[in-house]
Amino acid sequence: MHVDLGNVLDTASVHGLSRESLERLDERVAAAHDRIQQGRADSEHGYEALNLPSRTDPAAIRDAVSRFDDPEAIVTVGIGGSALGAATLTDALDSDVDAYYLDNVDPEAVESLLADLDLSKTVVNVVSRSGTTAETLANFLVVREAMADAGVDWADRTFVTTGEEGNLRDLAEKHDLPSLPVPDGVPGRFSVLSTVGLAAAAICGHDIEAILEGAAAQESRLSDSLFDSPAYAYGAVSYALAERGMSANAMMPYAESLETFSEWFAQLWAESLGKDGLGQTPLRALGATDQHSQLQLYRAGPNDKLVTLVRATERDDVAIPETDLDGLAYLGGASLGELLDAEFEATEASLVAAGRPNVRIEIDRVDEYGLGELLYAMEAACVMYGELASVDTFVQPAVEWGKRAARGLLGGGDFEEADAVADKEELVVE
Ligand SMILES: O=P(O)(O)OC[C@H]1O[C@H](O)[C@H](O)[C@@H](O)[C@@H]1O
Repeated sequence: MHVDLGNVLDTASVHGLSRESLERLDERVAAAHDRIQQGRADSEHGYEALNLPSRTDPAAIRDAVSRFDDPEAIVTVGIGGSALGAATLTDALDSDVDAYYLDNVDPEAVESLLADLDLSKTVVNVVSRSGTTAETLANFLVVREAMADAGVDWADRTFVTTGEEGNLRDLAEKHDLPSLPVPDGVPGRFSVLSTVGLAAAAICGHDIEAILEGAAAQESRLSDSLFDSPAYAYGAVSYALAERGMSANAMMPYAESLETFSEWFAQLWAESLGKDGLGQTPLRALGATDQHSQLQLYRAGPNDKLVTLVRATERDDVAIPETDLDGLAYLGGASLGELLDAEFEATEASLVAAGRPNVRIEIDRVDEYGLGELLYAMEAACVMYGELASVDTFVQPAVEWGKRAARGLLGGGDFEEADAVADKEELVVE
């Protein structure tokens, strides 16, 4: 994996960085790296996530899910960091097992998924670090009842990943469900390389060892200079550009298989860095599709966005058939992959021509190893950004506020946040 910073330099973008400013930034990266290493050595909350490549035991995960032989489908019931990491992996990789995610409580969507599945051949993977998240527990109760109604022994087909305490742990113990613990000190959005993200991938038959190897390769590249670490290069430059007005970051992979990766990235970036009035708003885009929609804004709207273009340099390809149609002959003999690459490079150039900063991230392939590299690097980038911005990267008090308010509204406790909902001002236009 590598990161190309050429188009964030002041020679390519209006608010870009000079080589001298990059050198100055690098001095701050060295200090931040020391802090990160200290946090990792002390297993401090959050920093511990960067130790996962060596801490996670893939054999234990395989062992825990081995009782589910030959499922047709897996439904992961979780939300936020308890769903997006697993979804990023299983959506990116091919498998004979269909992977679905119940990460919302939209009744129509839940009903429609349950109606389509053969529940007797489905594994249910319930994931919640806290074991108390209302959406996850509610969805699980619905799924459990649907299984019972279909005559399926739900306890035989359910797998749980949760903390040592909480409603879900109690349930797992009561029904003797197979379970895995969530790792200590690792917030949900940083947990893809643990039991939380890897159990679903293992059930789908993916090579979880290779995911961890890819992550370990990026871990070994963390160093006191951004010029030696793709992860730190990306994190530090994103921070520096945010300081120069790039308040948004459009994550734009040129691979359909990485579409969910952008969602995962959005949670990581938003929940970790959106604090104290600071942060960089993640936008989700997909190349080449969004070249024909959002790119207009990125190139000609406010100059407040970093565009991050991600691609794999190797992939399967499809030849474009020859044609004698007027004006289309140039396509014949080329391939869809060549066209996608041309679009990728054209987008970079078009952004530079308008003075807009962009970063290129390349992995070799969208496979287990490449995903491990990419996910770990983005996590380390986020931690570096958080250090440089001096925010508390590993907490999410703003999200917790809404959780408490919703719980209070449902009668799940006395939460003052719920009172604020009743105070809503109305100005209705009909
Ligand atoms: O894993 P859980 O405890 O169910 O939490 C699921 C999600 O809940 C909240 O929304 C947090 O802000 C997320 O970071 C977390 O991933």
